[in-house]
Amino acid sequence: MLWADPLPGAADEAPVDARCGDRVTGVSEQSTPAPDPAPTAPGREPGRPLRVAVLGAAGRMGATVCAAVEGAADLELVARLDAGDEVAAATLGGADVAVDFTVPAATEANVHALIDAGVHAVVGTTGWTEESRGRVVAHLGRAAAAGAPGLGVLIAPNFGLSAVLAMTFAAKAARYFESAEVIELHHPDKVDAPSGTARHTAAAIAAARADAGLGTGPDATETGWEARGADVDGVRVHAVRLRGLVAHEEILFGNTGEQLVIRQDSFDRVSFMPGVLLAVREVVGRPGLTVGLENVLDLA
Ligand SMILES: NC(=O)C1=CN([C@@H]2O[C@H](COP(=O)(O)OP(=O)(O)OC[C@H]3O[C@@H](n4cnc5c(N)ncnc54)[C@H](OP(=O)(O)O)[C@@H]3O)[C@@H](O)[C@H]2O)C=CC1
Ligand SMILES: O=C(O)C1=N[C@H](C(=O)O)C[C@H](O)C1
Repeated sequence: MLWADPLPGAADEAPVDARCGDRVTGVSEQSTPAPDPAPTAPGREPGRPLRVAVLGAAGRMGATVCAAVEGAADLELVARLDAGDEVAAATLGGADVAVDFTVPAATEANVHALIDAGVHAVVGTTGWTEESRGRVVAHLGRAAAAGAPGLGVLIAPNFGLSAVLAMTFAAKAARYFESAEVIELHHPDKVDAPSGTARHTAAAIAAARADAGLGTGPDATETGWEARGADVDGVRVHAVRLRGLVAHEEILFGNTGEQLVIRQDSFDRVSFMPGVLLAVREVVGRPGLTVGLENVLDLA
């Protein structure tokens, strides 16, 4: 399995993310060989590029994904959709896979529309719950029963390798410490808190602690609960919003006399692109719902 696409080498003029003015680097492969094409996509002739549509294409992530797809020799960008555009076979440009980086209020409806259109989905947008994921599983089941087998939906709260590894390490460490708290730090234009990554991290910590017979960590707080962060399955999560940041997470574990800190930093949205492209190539061979890139990376 290929993690990152080969680095560009020949990309003198990197594309610009129109929304934030950042240079988009490390996502082109114009001068390098293409990775093997993904093996299966319903109706796809062998050897042709995977056709990709991007939902939220004018946004910070969507624009970066468009540049990454355009720079990948085995992928073809066939549609850029944004707010106000209908998501349907007629607007998706014959896409095999659609990538959704929109807003929590829109993402579930987008995924149902993609299933109806027979298009695989890779989703980075936050806001998913057990209930909304359950509705997607049920819809995929109905689509398969109606003769559209093999459709895949991959939802990942974070496509950055450092974040996926940090979440994996945190889940492994969780059972060995009395206390665990999560701090997520983001750019101030983010609309949701706590981050999807922090929720996923805290839920995994809580599950590992429960498996080990541990309850919530010690906490003598009697007043000022609002200063103790959000409660995600009994794990406290703190959200910082600061100009200059992109996406960062710190997971703190404590025992008497010792501390473990796991920290990851995405300094640039380019850090999410290898994971997004990997998901695009993998989802066509993964029917059903997959939650978390750790499953594709065999880290689960
Ligand atoms: N999984 C991961 O690795 C990552 C996930 N994210 C998540 O991705 C999401 C997007 O983040 P970001 O790019 O920073 O946000 P932006 O606000 O920059 O982009 C969202 C885009 O989606 C558009 N949009 C809104 N509604 C719809 C709709 N119904 N259909 C299509 N497009 C729509 C918005 O348009 P308008 O502005 O006009 O409303 C905007 O252009 C967030 O949930 C964020 O948390 C972000 C980074 C990494
Ligand atoms: O909004 C963002 O920027 C990010 N959102 C995702 C989240 O909420 O976890 C992923 C990453 O943290 C960046």
